[in-house]
Amino acid sequence: MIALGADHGGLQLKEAIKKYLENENIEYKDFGTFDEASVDYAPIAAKVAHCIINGEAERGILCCGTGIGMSIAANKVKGIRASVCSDTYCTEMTRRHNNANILCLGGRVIDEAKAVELAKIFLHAEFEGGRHQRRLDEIAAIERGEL
Ligand SMILES: O=C(CO)[C@H](O)[C@H](O)[C@H](O)COP(=O)(O)O
Repeated sequence: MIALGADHGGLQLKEAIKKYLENENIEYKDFGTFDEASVDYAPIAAKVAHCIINGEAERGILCCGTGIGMSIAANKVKGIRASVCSDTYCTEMTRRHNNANILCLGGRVIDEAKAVELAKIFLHAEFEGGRHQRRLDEIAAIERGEL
């Protein structure tokens, strides 16, 4: 299952990604927002992040104006690796090397077609493990206050 969330700045990207997921019969849960009214991104990022950490969702996609606010908020949740991406290379690498569990996109940065293209890559690329797992273990050590 894929957890989705957006503020008003990312609403249109979220809706485009939802259509893609529906066409592909990929299950998702939409944590809002559902209209263009201004809304704060942090509570939505928290809901998506917790949905992943509690095992309900495998991965998440968060959209705001730039993707940055969503990523800062989501990365406050222990175990979340949220990456802001706007190109195909970084999106693939953040799965293969960082095992990112949330992709953050900016509705004022990329268009809907690019968002769907990046979502597709994010959902299909796999973590390579090996030396990258050691680096993720070090990030987890930072979370535990050991580094
Ligand atoms: O947090 C952000 C920027 O890093 C997001 O892009 C928000 O969507 C943006 O700040 C919202 O801005 P607005 O002027 O309140 O529409």
